[in-house]
This record gives sequence, C-alpha cells and structure tokens, in this order.
Amino acid sequence: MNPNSMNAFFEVLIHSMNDAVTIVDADGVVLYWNEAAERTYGITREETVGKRIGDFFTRESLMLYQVMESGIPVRNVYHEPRPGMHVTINTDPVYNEQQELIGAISIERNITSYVKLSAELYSKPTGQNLESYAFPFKKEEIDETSPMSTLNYPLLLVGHTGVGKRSMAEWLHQSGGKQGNFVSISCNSIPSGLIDSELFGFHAEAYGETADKQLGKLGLAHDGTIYLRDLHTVPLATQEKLAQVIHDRRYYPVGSTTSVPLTCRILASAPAPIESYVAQGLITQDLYYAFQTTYIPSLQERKQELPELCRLFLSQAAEQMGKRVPELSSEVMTALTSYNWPGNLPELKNVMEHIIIVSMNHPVSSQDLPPAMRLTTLTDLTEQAVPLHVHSEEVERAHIIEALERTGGNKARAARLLSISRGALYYKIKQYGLDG
Ligand SMILES: Nc1ncnc2c1ncn2[C@@H]1O[C@H](COP(=O)(O)OP(=O)(O)OP(=O)(O)O)[C@@H](O)[C@H]1O
Repeated sequence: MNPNSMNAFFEVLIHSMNDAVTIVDADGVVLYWNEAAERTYGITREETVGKRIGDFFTRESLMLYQVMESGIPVRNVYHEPRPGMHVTINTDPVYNEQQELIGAISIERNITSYVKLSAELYSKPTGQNLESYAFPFKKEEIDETSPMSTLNYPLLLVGHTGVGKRSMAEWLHQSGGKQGNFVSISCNSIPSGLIDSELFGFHAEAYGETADKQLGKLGLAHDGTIYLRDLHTVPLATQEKLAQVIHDRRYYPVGSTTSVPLTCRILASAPAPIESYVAQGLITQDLYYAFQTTYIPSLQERKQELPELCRLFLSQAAEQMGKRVPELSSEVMTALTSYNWPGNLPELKNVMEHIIIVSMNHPVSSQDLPPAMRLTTLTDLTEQAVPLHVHSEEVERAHIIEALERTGGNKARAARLLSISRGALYYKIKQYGLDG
C-alpha cells in the first residue's frame, strides 16, 4: 500500500476516535485537531490548525512541550479543563527515522460521565442492605435453580486473594436459610497428617477421646455449611476422599468402618486461574469436577461497584472510630477508579480506614489518599510559570505586557515570571516596540 493511502486511513482513524487527539510539530504548531477535540474544547479545526497550541491552552500545551523536552511519555494524567469536565491525558513525543524530534501527540479521554456516575452512585444510597449489595452477584440475579443458590450443591469459589470468597460463602449460607453453623477451615494451616481427622472426625474407640472430640468439621457443620479455604493445599489423598464424600454424600470418620451421612453443604475456595492448578496436579480432576465452579471477579474487573464498596467500608470504619462518614470528591473517586487494586477488598478497606483517620476536611481530597494512589494532575506536572516559547509572537507580546504590568515594570521579576533571561526580555521589549 502506498504511504498516501496509509495516511488517509490514519486521518479517518484519528477523526473518528472518541478521544480528543492533538498533534503538534516540534514548535508546538497544531497539525491535527480531531472532531472529539472540537467537541471537547468547542474550538474548530480551522481555528487551531497552523497556530501555536500555547495560544489556546496553557497547561495542556505545556505538557506537550515537556514531553518533547524530556522525551518521556506521560500516562493517565488527570485534568479538569473546565469546571465539571474531567479528562485523563496520555502524551508522547514523536521522532522520525533519524531519531529527530518532530512533534508530540496528546490523547485526552473524556471521563466526565463516568466520574458523575460514580459520584451519583456514591452519594445516593440505594436503600438496600449494603452487605449483600456489595457482592458481585445480586441476590435477585441468582436464579433459584442455579448451583450458587441450590441448597447443598458443592460450589468452588475461584478468585484472587481478597476478592470476597469467604464473605460470599457466608452470605450464601445465611441467605440459604440454613439452621446449622457456618464452619470455616483454612486448609493450608492444618498439618497434612491431621487434616483427615480435622475434617471427618474420628472414632472415639480408636483413640479413646471424649465424645465431643469425635466430630470433625463436617459434623460440626451439621445442617449448615462447611467452607474449605484454599482447597488446592489439601493433600491429594484427602482430596480423593473429599471427591468420594461429595459423590456418596456419606463419609467415614477416621478409624471407623461405619459411614455417616453428609448433612452440610460444601463450599470451597481456590485461587485463579483454577485450570492451571488442576493442570499442575494441585487439585485432582475428580475433586475439581465434583464442584460447580464460580469465578469471583477482582476489584479491577468490577470497578463500577467501587462507589458502593467505598461507601460500605467508609461507613464501617467511621462507625468503628465514632466519626462522621465523609464525602468523597469526584477527584478522589477518579483516583480510586484509576488505581488497579492488586490487594482487592482488604486493600480498599484499608484505604477507607486511612481516609477516616487522616481526613480532617469535608470532602476528602486526593491528598488524603496514600501516595501510591494519588492522581498526577496536569497542574502537578506544569507547576512552574508559563515559559514564553510556547506562544506565537502575538500572544508572546501580550504576555510580556501582562508580565510587566503585574510586576509594576520590574524587568527582572517579569523575566522570572516568563521563564526567560533578563537579556532576552530586554531584547523582546525592543523587538515588540514596548520600550517607548
Ligand atoms: N459483601 C461484602 N460486604 C462487606 N464486606 C465484605 C464483602 N465482601 C468482602 N468483604 C470484606 O472484604 C475482605 C476480604 O473478603 P474475604 O475474606 O471474603 O476475601 P477472600 O477472597 O475470601 O480472601 P482470601 O483470598 O484471603 O481467602 C474482608 O474484610 C471482608 O469482610
């Protein structure tokens, strides 16, 4: 394909994008200004193309100049270009084949509707029970006949650490109207030699123990639910027995030749991706297929629920500490949404507790967040005064006049404000005939 056709494709691509695209040459002169940019800023292509970007925008243009100077791209910089409009910006320098700088591209994603939605969801209580609302599955969404709600159906909850598997299991137990206990067992904390008796109990005669100690966790969960956390750490021989128990719905206490009926529901958890644990032989095929498997998404896959979860954990922490539940500003919600949450719900809980401890102001600002999740804003990146070289001559002249007026004619201070040397300012004052 010839390069001109390729250019035609790129041009259509850029103009059809929903993100605002600005392309400037190495002097900051606008080469491209797509339709989304026209919509976002209310300035037409005809007005911008061929002009210096600095004549229209200060901070945005500075970022383009900065990446051209540093050669380092910037990602996900948050900016509120006008009140109520929220964007995140990616900017990259562009080089030709000889590695010479030829300009820069900035792509701005308008996240206003998302930020507004988050703020709305955060501020409008739904009137539902928060605990259950905070689960990735809604009670009414779970079909009565689905394995998730069907009583006594063994269910394996798969997901990364801290996604809420245990809470989900407890909720299934409670909402299933079980009479018996919810008994949880962390399989990786039990020495492998003891796990069988821990689960199945043992025959009193074989060990001479008291009657109370005969019951294993399966027995203690009579008419209730047993939750086996980290199923993949159960020794393989015990896994085979468990698969058999699920199949027969009966089990043998250790040392006994008489089987007893299984009267509880078995729920278990394992990390994702479960298939790799099965492939590695850490979970036997028999046991894996004895369960229905349900994937619990990580927090970064269910960010739409962040406002609810924030509200839940904030109110829990506030109640514990006897404090008021603070408002979260849209800037904070944007920062929380941009973060990836590798630690899932416990990390979110922790951050909400941190906010309650440190926040003195209402609403909470992004400064109240732990440093790793504070937003980089355009203002952070472009804090210094506006250097003169970003503007065209006409605008440059106006800026010099303004700087001189602001400093009462003090040329040294005006030069500092414009980020140029005093000598350069004298030269420009003369060039623009401002010395009369
Ligand atoms: N729906 C919910 N409502 C309230 N708190 C919740 C909810 N879901 C999870 N949590 C909280 O999130 C934290 C992590 O949840 P949980 O212990 O259930 O995760 P997990 O996936 O079982 O963790 P692990 O991988 O360590 O076994 C807990 O503090 C729990 O109280």
